[in-house]
Amino acid sequence: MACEEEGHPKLQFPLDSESYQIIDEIGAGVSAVVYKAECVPMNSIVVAIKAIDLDQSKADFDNIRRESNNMSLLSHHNILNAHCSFTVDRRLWVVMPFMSGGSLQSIISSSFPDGLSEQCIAIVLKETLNALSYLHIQGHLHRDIKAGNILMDSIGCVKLADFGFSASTYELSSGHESCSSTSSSPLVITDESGTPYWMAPEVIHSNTGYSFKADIWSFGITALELAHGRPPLSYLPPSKSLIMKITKRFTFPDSENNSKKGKTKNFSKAFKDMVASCLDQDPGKRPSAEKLLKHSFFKSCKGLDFLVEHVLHGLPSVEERFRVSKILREGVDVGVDYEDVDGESGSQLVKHRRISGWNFNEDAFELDPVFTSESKDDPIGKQVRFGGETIIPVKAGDSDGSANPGGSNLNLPEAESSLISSPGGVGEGVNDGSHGEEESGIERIAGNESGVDSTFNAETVVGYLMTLKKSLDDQMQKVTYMISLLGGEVINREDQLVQLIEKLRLELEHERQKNFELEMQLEMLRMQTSGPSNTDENN
Ligand SMILES: Nc1ncnc2c1ncn2[C@@H]1O[C@H](COP(=O)(O)OP(=O)(O)OP(=O)(O)O)[C@@H](O)[C@H]1O
Repeated sequence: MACEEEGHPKLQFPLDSESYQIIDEIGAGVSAVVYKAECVPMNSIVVAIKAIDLDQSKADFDNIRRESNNMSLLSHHNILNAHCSFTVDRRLWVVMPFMSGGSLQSIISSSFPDGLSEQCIAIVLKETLNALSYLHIQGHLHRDIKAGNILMDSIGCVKLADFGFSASTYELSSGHESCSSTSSSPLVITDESGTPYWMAPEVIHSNTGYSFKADIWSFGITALELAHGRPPLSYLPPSKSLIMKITKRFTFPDSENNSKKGKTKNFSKAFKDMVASCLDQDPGKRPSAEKLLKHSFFKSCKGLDFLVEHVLHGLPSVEERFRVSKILREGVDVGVDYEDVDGESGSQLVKHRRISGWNFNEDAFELDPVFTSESKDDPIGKQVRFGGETIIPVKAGDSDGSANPGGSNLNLPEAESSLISSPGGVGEGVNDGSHGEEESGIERIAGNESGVDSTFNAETVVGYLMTLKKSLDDQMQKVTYMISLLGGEVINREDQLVQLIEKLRLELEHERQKNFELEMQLEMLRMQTSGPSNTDENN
């Protein structure tokens, strides 16, 4: 099984929308919709068309066009080249080969919610690295490496797609932006410069410019995404998380820690090491794509057949997956009310905390936020400082904070995080470290009440629990709605009781009926037995 080789003769695709027959919608991005279509004049060959709304997209149209022209000159079997592009009203249509497996993001979200196996990840990442290495050697950055931009076809070929945000380093260095990691003229980061969760810290802070190594960071995040089924911090809303990561407050709900705690998959040392090298805070220490390809993690990589068997086999079609995901998106928005969380009005459920960045936690195989500790008026900050050792354990070896210049490197267990995220600062204040390790979060609250924590307040806890209950009720409603949308039936407790009462009533009715009949029969018998004597008497 082999993917299409470089140097394949290019076909001339028509540049008018009438030549294409839309078959189905197969994806939707931030400002684009992706269709499966047929190119009628070309033997109805199946293609994918990405229709980018130029009014919604903040990307500069000339840049996109220039970039797609540049990219059409690239040729590599792991890079998805567009067949052609043209405008249709206020949309840019990018016609490209149809990759029947769709993106790795759509594959994991539909069929591998907890991530792919390490063997499959190795194959996907190796193929992606081939593309990245080629791009970098050609002097291009991709700038939007993520599972959503890695596509697979029916024979397991993996291709890196979507150069909408990528930029030629040559163009940048000769233009107004800089790519040099040492440049003094910073790259201006806008919402279209990649996707926040996958962005390297130096790109977010934008004070050192964008280099090839930022693609390597995103590659490391993509590895985590394939391993866990989602990128780190993905419970935060994408655009807001970017802002929050830089200047504002970061929220740390329990769910993230619970999921971390509950299912810890075992990953090999080689895999962890490879990802850790990509997620080094210092871009200069991250390996190049070429060097990464030589990493031991990729040594005994299996062939594409393995992907076909273990990923594509039995997978619903890309259009089917999109249909389901659309229903789910429209039906429910279960989880945090982001507006509330972010808004100054504030949610009752979470406490906000400032972060200065994040560190890769090799044990948890996750990114851990690095909380700032300088904010003196921040009660939670106080908690970190005062209770750092007991309430919030610092990663082994980091207890002096030396390995963690931005603040404490936190890996919050379930109970602790629920204390931190409670309103009114449950568990705030000084913890003198006298509580045993076996104590639960609740016990700690009780312990704090006995003198250590003067801020403990039962009313606050009740308030917190009430808010939590309300949130659970809301989620219950949304899930019920979603199930009914999908044709399922959910019977709530009240209806269940009504049904039970009705059943009992019917049973009672039935019993009464039976009793009545028996009584009637008895009466008849009585009449029969007493009948003759009566007759005799009458006679
Ligand atoms: N060439 C293609 N062949 C098959 N499916 C595709 C193709 N291009 C995109 N898709 C499908 O469409 C979905 C959306 O693609 P798109 O590039 O808009 O998404 P995205 O990269 O996740 O979003 P964005 O780039 O806007 O953040 C993909 O997840 C993929 O499943």
